[in-house]
Amino acid sequence: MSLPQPSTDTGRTALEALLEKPSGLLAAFDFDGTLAPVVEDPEASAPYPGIVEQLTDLASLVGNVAVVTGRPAATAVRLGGLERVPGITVLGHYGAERWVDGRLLAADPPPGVSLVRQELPGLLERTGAPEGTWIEDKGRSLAVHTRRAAEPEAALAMLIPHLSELAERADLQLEPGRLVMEIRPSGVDKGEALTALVTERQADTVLFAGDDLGDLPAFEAVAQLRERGVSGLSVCVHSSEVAVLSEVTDLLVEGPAGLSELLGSLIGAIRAQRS
Ligand SMILES: O=P(O)(O)OC[C@H]1O[C@H](O[C@H]2O[C@H](CO)[C@@H](O)[C@H](O)[C@H]2O)[C@H](O)[C@@H](O)[C@@H]1O
Repeated sequence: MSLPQPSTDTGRTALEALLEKPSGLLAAFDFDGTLAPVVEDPEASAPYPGIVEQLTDLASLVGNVAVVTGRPAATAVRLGGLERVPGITVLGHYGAERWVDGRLLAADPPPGVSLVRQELPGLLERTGAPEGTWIEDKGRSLAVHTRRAAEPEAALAMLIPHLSELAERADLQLEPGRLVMEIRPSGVDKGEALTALVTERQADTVLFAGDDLGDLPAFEAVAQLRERGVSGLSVCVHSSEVAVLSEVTDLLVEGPAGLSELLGSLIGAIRAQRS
């Protein structure tokens, strides 16, 4: 299988750099929509068939493999069976949590999260949120999902001003996603989380793949890291739900299936380079 070529010079440079020195690569992936196809029920989310085995192969060939997700780290590990990937680092809640080797490091959530937990059900009732709208309590944050509503985009648009007002009162921030709006603590995002990990692991090349608006800071971090001499390859895992990412990334693949194809050819190319 031939290796897809990035559409940018910077992406092509990064691909050459990672093939030349795989041990210097930190490869990081978003979870939902990237490693796992989007489904109606977040608890039913599962990795694309074979992709965790590919992460395992990759982990034996490159410096570092990581997952950077808006999910609690332990949830991503459980749903993804990520403990099967030797040495993987899972950064949860946009970087507020870190899971390595079965150990979870997480700070306590700020008090505003309890206020949101108390007020959110009443808010949905008062504002007439359509049937199918529901709350995912992630412990450190709460997310309002509308994928199951008859008109999911309209339901979300109607709720945004009300959620925004509550987030402000609770001293928290809104995080938009695919038919979801999360109220979460500020102070960290996937870009800062990725930059810190690249720095800590002294990676000289970084690959980040993501599908959603919450991944934008990580794509921006890849661009900024280039200015510090770290080659970067950003991969848009495309869906019809999020259009903007293809404009700021080096390589586009179609959904988790496309990412799996890319990983297969990347693993093949690294192995071929070694032999
Ligand atoms: O950072 P991620 O790993 O991409 O997590 C982002 C959000 O993913 C989940 O919601 C999304 O996936 C669900 C399951 O496929 C889908 O039903 C939902 O519509 C999507 O928005 C998760 O439930 C959220 O908490 C995460 O923030």
